[in-house]
Amino acid sequence: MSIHLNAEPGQIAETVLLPGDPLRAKHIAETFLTDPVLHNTVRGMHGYTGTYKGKRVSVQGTGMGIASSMIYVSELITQYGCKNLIRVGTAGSYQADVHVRDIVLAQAACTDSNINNIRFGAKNFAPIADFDLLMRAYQIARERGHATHVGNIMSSDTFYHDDFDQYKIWADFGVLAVEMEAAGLYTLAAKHGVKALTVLTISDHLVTREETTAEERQLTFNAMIEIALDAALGE
Ligand SMILES: O=P(O)(O)O[C@H]1O[C@H](CO)[C@@H](O)[C@H]1O
Ligand SMILES: O=c1cc[nH]c(=O)[nH]1
Repeated sequence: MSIHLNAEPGQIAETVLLPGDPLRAKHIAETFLTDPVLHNTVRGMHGYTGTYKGKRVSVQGTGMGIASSMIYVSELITQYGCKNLIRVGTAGSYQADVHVRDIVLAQAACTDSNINNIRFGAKNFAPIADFDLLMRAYQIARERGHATHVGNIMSSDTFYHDDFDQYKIWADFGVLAVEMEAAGLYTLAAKHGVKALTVLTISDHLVTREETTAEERQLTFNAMIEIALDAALGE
């Protein structure tokens, strides 16, 4: 047990999918895992462990933002020995040609969070995905015919900016989309020598202002889950 997870030692698999939304964790467990067992109830941040194509896998909600998600990622790595951590989340598109419901594989993650300024001072650390996971996820997504983009994303501490157009600073440098956790995940993976990837589905669009519903965000977007599971388990 750790401070924020009440799973027993050994109850969480080495491979963990990480949605922000604990209800998406429940949906993933009920839809994709065989014999899922609820391994965490602390704070209602549901986590489940079961099997997928015969291999043990867990799914753990992380909450929204780098601060919340780094608590879960830290405990999963240091207290439960997790080694493959794949975030499955929603994101807002920064680019006209990255459409709602497209898949984005986060090769790297910029951030406006202070986490790495605290660590590295005036020097910059570049949080990046594990290359093997990224390559497998890309191949799987392309084979399945999903519209898929690979590149840089933004992990922001702020969902509602005072200046809506501030995203253009990042868009002008080719950043594909915004979410709120990947830079923290990639930084912790690097620190602890484990593998991490972020697979995103575009849920809304900052250029066109198109949106999806909360129900769609919670219950659909299954393509990214299957890409993440198959990439993580080496299918
Ligand atoms: O869909 P999830 O995984 O929660 O991810 C995105 O959605 C939340 C904001 O609505 C943030 O957590 C952001 O990163
Ligand atoms: O962080 C996020 C997630 C989805 N959509 C956004 O605009 N921002």
